[in-house]
Amino acid sequence: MLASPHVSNAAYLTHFSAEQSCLNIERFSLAYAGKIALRELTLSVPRHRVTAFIGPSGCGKSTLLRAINRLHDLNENATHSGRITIEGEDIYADNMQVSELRRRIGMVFQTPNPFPMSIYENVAFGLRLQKRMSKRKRDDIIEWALTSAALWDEVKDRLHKSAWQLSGGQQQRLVIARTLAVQPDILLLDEPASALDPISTLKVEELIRNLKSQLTLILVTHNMQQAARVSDYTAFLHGGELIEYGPTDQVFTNPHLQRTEDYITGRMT
Ligand SMILES: Nc1ncnc2c1ncn2[C@@H]1O[C@H](COP(=O)(O)OP(=O)(O)OP(=O)(O)O)[C@@H](O)[C@H]1O
Repeated sequence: MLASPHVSNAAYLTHFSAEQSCLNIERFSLAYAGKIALRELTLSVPRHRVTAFIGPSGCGKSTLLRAINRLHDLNENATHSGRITIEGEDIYADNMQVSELRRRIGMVFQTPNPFPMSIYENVAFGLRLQKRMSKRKRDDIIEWALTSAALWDEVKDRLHKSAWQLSGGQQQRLVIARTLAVQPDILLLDEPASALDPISTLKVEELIRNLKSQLTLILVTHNMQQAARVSDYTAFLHGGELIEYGPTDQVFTNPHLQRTEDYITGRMT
């Protein structure tokens, strides 16, 4: 059953209580070389749900996803204000370790990017960075991660073969397994299926729906049908602002605002 959201003062901006949400974005703004890309975004992301960020090209979806993972840290031109918290902890606080943050918040990109090593070593990669672990335990986690990513049956007999021998769709599921192995709380997916064929896309979508029992997912997609198929909540961004945020069914079938309807129905690109 979906969490029943509180409705904020604006009926078209769903708000979740602290107990329901694991990630809170509070009046967050980001500019590149002084040019605003995100403006005063306030948004709470519910735990164990799939939340889709949709909106026209350049509206700031990827910028927001990258901000949640602190991927702008090395970009001197990117400046921000406001707060993003995970389970109440400010992700930009001085005492936040970025490597630990990225373990807790995993990210998967548009193009599958397995490392040039075996299937096994790809999934073991993050585990090897952690404290000493027996081979038995590591093997168990690798099997669990590959099973969770719906890939185990396809690769269990060739774990020590190069990851680059896998198809694009399998590579993307491998990257998801690699991310899951370090047991993140949140998984950020930036157009994870846009480089895949239709069958691989459906597998990744099914995987996303299944994974929410284990963690919280945020999906950036240009594909309206995909957002409608896999997400529980949808946030519509435009011009760096959050325009409408609510249960996916409602945003897609009965949006509050004309701008949302125009985008959903393809009248705005
Ligand atoms: N590294 C960067 N340096 C300068 N400007 C950037 C940078 N990255 C993005 N921008 C600008 O910030 C704005 C938001 O871009 P962003 O990539 O977040 O949008 P998006 O909604 O993800 O777009 P798309 O759907 O096309 O991927 C755009 O105007 C873009 O040109």
